[in-house]
Amino acid sequence: MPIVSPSLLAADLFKLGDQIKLIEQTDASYLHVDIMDGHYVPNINFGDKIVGELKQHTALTLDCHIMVNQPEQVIMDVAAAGGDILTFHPETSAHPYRLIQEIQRLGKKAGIAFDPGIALSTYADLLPLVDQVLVMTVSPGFGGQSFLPAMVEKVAAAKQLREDNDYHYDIEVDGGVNADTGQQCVTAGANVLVAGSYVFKGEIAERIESLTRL
Ligand SMILES: O=C(CO)[C@@H](O)[C@H](O)COP(=O)(O)O
Ligand SMILES: [Co+2]
Repeated sequence: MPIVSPSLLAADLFKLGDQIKLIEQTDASYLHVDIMDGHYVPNINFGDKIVGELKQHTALTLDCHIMVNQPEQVIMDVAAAGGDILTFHPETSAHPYRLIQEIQRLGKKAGIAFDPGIALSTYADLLPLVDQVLVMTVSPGFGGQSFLPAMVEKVAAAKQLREDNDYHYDIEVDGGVNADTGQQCVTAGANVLVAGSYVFKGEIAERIESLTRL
């Protein structure tokens, strides 16, 4: 069963507590928290404060997607606040190798995210280390965009590389994921599905179930 990670970017912030309670009654086990700085991506939202609040109120795994330039301090703050998985875009860090090691030294899972325009081979030397590879299926920055079908091949390539080299990462997809596009990603090898608009702009439990049964 794929892991479903509902993206809070699409949640109704005035009903966040109730929406999280609904998610807790489903088979979704992650919550996806997008952290954006208005520089690496044009949008600004969320930070370590919301991660700390979430940690106090839910046992769901906090799957933090860090879209900020020079992410070292933000990542340390989000980890201290209770983030469980810290995924960043390697091009934002001067020393991504060291950053992965530092995240893991804290007992957290480290992930790297691939923008649609960046090949897996660009960060080939990071792949043996990481716990999660996030294949962006839209350009990062906004929810509600259309899935990029060309990224399905990248998911398949990430799976192949993992098999050929005995790597251990999960393969997560993020952007425009619904039951149809999610099926394509699972077939190609993804085992973590991030979904924002699809989950929150419909009946939450039903939408999640349609993804967990893929
Ligand atoms: O990281 C991002 C966007 O940059 C995502 O996590 C979005 O929040 C996904 O939203 P949908 O495409 O599922 O609406
Ligand atoms: Co995200």
